[in-house]
Amino acid sequence: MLISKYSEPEFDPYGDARETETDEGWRAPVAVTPLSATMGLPGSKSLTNRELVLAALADGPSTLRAPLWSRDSELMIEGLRSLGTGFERVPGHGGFGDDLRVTPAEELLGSTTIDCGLAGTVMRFLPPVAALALGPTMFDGDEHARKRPMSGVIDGLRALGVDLADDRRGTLPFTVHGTGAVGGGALEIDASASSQFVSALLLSAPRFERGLDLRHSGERLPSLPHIEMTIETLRARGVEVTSPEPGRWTVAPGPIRAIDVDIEPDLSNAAPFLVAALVAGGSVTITGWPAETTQVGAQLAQLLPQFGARVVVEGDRLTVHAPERGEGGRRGIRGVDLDLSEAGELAPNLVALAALADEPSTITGIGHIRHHETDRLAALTAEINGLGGAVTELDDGLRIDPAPLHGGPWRAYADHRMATSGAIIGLAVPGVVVDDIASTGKTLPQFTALWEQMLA
Ligand SMILES: O=C(O)C1=C[C@@H](OP(=O)(O)O)[C@@H](O)[C@H](O)C1
Ligand SMILES: C=C(OP(=O)(O)O)C(=O)O
Repeated sequence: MLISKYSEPEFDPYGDARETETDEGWRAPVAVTPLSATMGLPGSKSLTNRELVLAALADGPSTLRAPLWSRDSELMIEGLRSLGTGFERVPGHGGFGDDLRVTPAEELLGSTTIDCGLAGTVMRFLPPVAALALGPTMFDGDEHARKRPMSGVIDGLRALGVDLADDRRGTLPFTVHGTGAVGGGALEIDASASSQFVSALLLSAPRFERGLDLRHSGERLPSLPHIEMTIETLRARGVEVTSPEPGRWTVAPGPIRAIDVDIEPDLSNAAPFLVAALVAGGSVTITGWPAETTQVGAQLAQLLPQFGARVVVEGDRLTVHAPERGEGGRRGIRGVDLDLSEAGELAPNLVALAALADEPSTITGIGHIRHHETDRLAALTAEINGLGGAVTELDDGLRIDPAPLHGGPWRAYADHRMATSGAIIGLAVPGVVVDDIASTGKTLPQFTALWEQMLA
């Protein structure tokens, strides 16, 4: 378990979870009354880790206001710090920790090792930065991180002339032998395994001598909103980015402007709380909901009504109201037929919800989530069926049939979204015990405290 040296003594990404975890695991609390909760959430992982990279490559110091403080963002900070970036915590106003002042290195320097943990954003976004640094940078991560695909970044950098040594061919660990400069230019990669391959190359591209003209060659491209987020964060810092046709992006070479940015709350981490309203009954309100955003979690406002919820947005508050309860205490959760190719990150929590529905569901377009923190299709099938469920694995998704569930162990596979999915089922099913609730520290160290707050 990593607590990085950057952590202030009072900051422990696993603190809340440790307090409620026993030897057997974390006993998921059952909801005994309908919910009536209003809550704020910490910053977005995807926005924080993009802004950290851009701030480190910018033409002057920038401040991130209300950034996420979690294992993934700490790993990003440590990685960039080891390449020479300066960081200073400054008092924040967001309620979930300090703001962060980022001072770019005068010259990025390699001769270091970067621990990627299990963070896709760190293992994909930092190798192009390391290529811009002078000296070798070794990348490694958790055991499962070594299974996550890296080919788009590794092959892409190689095709751009970067010297890279990957003994295991296409996965961590590997070493980027940076020379302090990348030529850039035209490049084709297959990003069907992860949109992060595209985002990684685009984020560093303004610093390539000729910028980048990137094409995706594979059949599918998952998680398109995350690429849109990358483009928007680049444009906000004055970088010229175009997408002349689907699957092609150009980035002009030039400075990345230093700007202070507000990090939005993490809308994907809103999912377990909003889903809880449908499971427990009542309503859950999330505050600070942005009017406009590139975060894929915003799609919850359209997705949850398909399960029967009523969603109301008033100013910056989004409220999910549970459906009317059916006969015999049935929750009234409807079955769905969803293509979640754009929003694979939301799939585990929505599958947990579907497992509590009155009708069958099919969720497809998510073959790529086999390459997330764990093989999420296999993990969800094993854990829900272990509690008596009836989930069938499809090539690129899951079919979920209604079945009465019983308590029992729920394995998280070190995956934060598997852990929160176990918590969702545990709201309705007594005796669900999550083995590694501390894995929520990847993006939401306050998960158990906020869950208790929601139930209080
Ligand atoms: O760029 C990002 O911040 C992310 C992109 C997506 O990755 P994939 O395209 O690999 O699904 C998403 O699932 C992940 O949680 C975060
Ligand atoms: C896939 C995810 O994370 P990562 O950024 O590690 O890819 C996720 O958070 O659901």
